[in-house]
Amino acid sequence: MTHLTLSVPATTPRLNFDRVSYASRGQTLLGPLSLNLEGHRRTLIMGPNGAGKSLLMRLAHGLLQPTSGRLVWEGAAPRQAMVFQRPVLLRRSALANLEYALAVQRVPRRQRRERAREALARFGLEALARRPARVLSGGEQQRLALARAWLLSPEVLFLDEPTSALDPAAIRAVEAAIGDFHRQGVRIVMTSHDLHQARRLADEVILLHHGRLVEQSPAATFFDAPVTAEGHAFVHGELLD
Ligand SMILES: Nc1ncnc2c1ncn2[C@@H]1O[C@H](COP(=O)(O)OP(=O)(O)OP(=O)(O)O)[C@@H](O)[C@H]1O
Repeated sequence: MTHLTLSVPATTPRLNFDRVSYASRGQTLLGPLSLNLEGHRRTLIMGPNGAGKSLLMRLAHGLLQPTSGRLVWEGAAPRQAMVFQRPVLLRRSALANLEYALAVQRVPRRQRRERAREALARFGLEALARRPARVLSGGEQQRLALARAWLLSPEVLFLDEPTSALDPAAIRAVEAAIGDFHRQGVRIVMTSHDLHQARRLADEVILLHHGRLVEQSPAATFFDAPVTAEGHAFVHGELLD
C-alpha cells in the first residue's frame, strides 16, 4: 500500500446529537442521547451486541432519521463515506466497481479508468483489477470497499465493524488503511467489539449499553481509568447485562 501525504484539515466538521432517539414499532432502540463528534479524531463506538452501535452510525451518516431530537452538522455537512462489515459489491470486476462509483459521481468517462487504477494500487489490489469483485476474499473485498470510499474523497469515514469477518493479516491491512485515511485528514468514526483493536486505533471511545450512552472518553482515560462502572467492567472483559 502506498503511503499518503499528510494534509490534516484546519477545521474538522462537528456533528451534534441533541437528545436523539430512534424507535421502531413503538420501542425505543437508541437514546435519547446527546453527544458531539468533533476534532480530527478516530472515535471507536463500543458496546455489547445489540447496544445500538450500528444505529448510532447509521443516524450519524444520515441513513436513518431520528424519531426525536436533532442531528446537526456545524457548518455544511461534510463529504462522507461508509464501509460496512460485509461490503456490497456489484457483479462485475474490481476495476469496474470503482469505475461505476466514479460514474455515479459524474466523473468524466475518460478519467475513470486512471483514477480507479490509482485507487486499486493505493489499496494493494492492482493485480486483482479484472477479477470479479464477488469472488475476492473477505479481506480483498473490504480493501476494495475502502478504495471505493477513498474515491469519494470523504472528510468523514464511517466504518461499521469493518474487520469482524477478517483474519489477522487482513485486519492489519484494513487497520493500516484506516490509519492512512486518518493521516490524510479524514475523521474516523468506527464501531468495534474488539478491545485490542480499539486500543490500537482509538483516540476516543464511546461506550453504549442498551441503547444508552454510558461513557465518552479519551482513549487513554477509557482504557486506564474509565469514568463509569460499566466502562470499567467492559474494559476488564466482564459481561454487561
Ligand atoms: N430496523 C430495526 N427494526 C427493529 N429493531 C432494530 C432495527 N435495527 C436495529 N434494531 C434493534 O436495535 C438494537 C440495536 O441494534 P444495533 O444493530 O445498533 O446493535 P449493535 O450494537 O450494532 O449490535 P452488534 O454488535 O450485534 O452489531 C438491537 O436490539 C436490534 O435488534
